[in-house]
Amino acid sequence: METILDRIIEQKKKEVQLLQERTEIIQETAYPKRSFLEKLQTAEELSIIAEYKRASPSKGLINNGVEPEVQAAIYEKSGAAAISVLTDSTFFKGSFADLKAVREAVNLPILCKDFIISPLQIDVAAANGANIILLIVAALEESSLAELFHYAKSKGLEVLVEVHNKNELEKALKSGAKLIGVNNRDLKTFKVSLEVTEQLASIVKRSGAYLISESGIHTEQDADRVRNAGANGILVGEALMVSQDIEKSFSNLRLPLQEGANK
Ligand SMILES: O=C(O)c1ccccc1NCC(=O)[C@H](O)[C@H](O)COP(=O)(O)O
Repeated sequence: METILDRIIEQKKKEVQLLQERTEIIQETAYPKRSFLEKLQTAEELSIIAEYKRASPSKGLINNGVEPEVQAAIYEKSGAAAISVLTDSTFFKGSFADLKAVREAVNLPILCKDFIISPLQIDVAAANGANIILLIVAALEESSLAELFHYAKSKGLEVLVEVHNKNELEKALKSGAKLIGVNNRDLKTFKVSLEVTEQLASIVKRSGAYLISESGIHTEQDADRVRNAGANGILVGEALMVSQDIEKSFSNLRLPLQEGANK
């Protein structure tokens, strides 16, 4: 059965083909480096990667009424450690213009949240101000994962490698990833379960990589649960995009890290 990820990757192949025909649109801009990994090393609390997310396949329209630079500035003021911007347009209504607007509005590391299958997309992410890119193990052959990982690093970017299960996690660690995102959302059923983070956390921690728990985190109890499993950070989209009081939402999620979580 075709999954949403299969559909997204089919669309990305078309976009990459167009990019190959129009590489002149990629304008190299020298944005200074902002390191999320360095922040994690000295963090005393659960690091929040706050996401700008207009819409999604699982929820449809979430919030298309707030400008990216405005939302990002509130995230920064409220204590975000980094900001994630969904740049896919077909399924998430995002864009690289959103990424650039956020990069220029705040001083935090910026994650380009897209479905990367080609080095050209990494060039576009860097040219629009990304500091971190996402590589999704479920979307890539092992050889492509390694190639894209090294290409991103050679451009001075950090890489969040996303996994959904133990098999994917083993591939991620083999690639040399130091930043692992465990996605709690099943991309076949859209069911979200924080148990996914709990099941994989000990393997991530033993490897010495930092653990980011992604998706389905709404409340202090959710943050507490993944923090107790060993997460160094959380990636939160919908809960912040629909929040009526973003500062309050942050204060609920900003929990002290467990002793030794980033050693
Ligand atoms: O969010 C979706 O519906 C989705 C569907 C298919 C592939 C990826 C998807 N989301 C991307 C993400 O990983 C989330 O935006 C991110 O982890 C934040 O999740 P949430 O806090 O649940 O909005």
